[in-house]
Amino acid sequence: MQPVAARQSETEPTAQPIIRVRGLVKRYGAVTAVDGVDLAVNPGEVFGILGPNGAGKTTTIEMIEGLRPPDGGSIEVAGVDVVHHPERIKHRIGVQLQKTALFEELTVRELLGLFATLYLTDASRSRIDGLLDRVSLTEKATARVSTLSGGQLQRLSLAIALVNDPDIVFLDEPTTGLDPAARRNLWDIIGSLKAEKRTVVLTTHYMEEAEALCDRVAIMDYGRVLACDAPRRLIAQLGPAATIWATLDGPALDEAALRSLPGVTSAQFVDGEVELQTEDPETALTALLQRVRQAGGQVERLTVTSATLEDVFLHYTGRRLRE
Ligand SMILES: Nc1ncnc2c1ncn2[C@@H]1O[C@H](COP(=O)(O)OP(=O)(O)OP(=O)(O)O)[C@@H](O)[C@H]1O
Repeated sequence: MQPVAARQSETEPTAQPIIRVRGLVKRYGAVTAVDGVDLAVNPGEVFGILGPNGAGKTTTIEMIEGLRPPDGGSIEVAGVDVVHHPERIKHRIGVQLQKTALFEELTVRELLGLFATLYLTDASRSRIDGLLDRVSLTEKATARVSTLSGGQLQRLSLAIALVNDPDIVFLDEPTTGLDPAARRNLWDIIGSLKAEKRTVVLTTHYMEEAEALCDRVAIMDYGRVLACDAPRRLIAQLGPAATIWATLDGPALDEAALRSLPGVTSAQFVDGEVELQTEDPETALTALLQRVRQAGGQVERLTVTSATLEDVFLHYTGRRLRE
């Protein structure tokens, strides 16, 4: 399937954007990592940049943060021209880098205090303890950074991103490598940032994370934004698409027979299970049950799942996001 051009009108937010990026370009030698990106982020929204490894998410977010100079385009954050004055935005933003090198021999409280001092912000014990509390690290305040788990390290780097009380928080793949419980924990903290009306920009390659957290997502691939909208609107644009999973008992049906069923757009066997794609789940389901019965078999197990952002990604790129 050919990628479909982004529907530009839907990338336009309603409020005055707090971040406005136009025609952003970044090249590394022969590689164009970011290839003409336009984005607009509303104040107070959680905005996701969703895409596979190498899509250009980190490069894009780091240019918006003023950490990497672009080769072309304009970036405005909270009224500041970040391309020409990256230093002017530092006090307004909090940045959680993808790979933060932390001083492992310091304790958790010492490290937070150090960053607070670097920002010339309030480094009092009560403030640092408040930050520790909000990322659930109070019990680890005196532990050395080197002893923290992956989830605890991610929460500590988030606390560091919040040390200057920023209006805009950038999180680069905040939950990569975390187990489900640690991921949920981080989702809750991100939810609390939104409740405080901070703007959050995050990158992720987890579609369920984008669906759960983000008011709007930009889907990126090969350095371009392919679509940008609220997750449910992107999904709704696909129509009533669904996937039917069935385990059949009895005489085998081949893929061609399944593919010819009314309402079915594609059919395959995956580990002995039938996977049908459909734009019309009701028709496809009825046809499947009839066909199996006619053949003298029966359906043992049946699951119908509606479209997700994964299907949106597949629609725009012809590929699956999952690695
Ligand atoms: N400093 C660099 N020097 C050379 N090439 C780079 C550099 N940083 C990124 N790239 C290349 O630019 C492209 C986009 O990389 P980027 O890290 O922005 O993608 P990403 O979507 O954030 O991926 P990931 O999820 O793996 O971090 C990739 O092809 C990458 O190899």
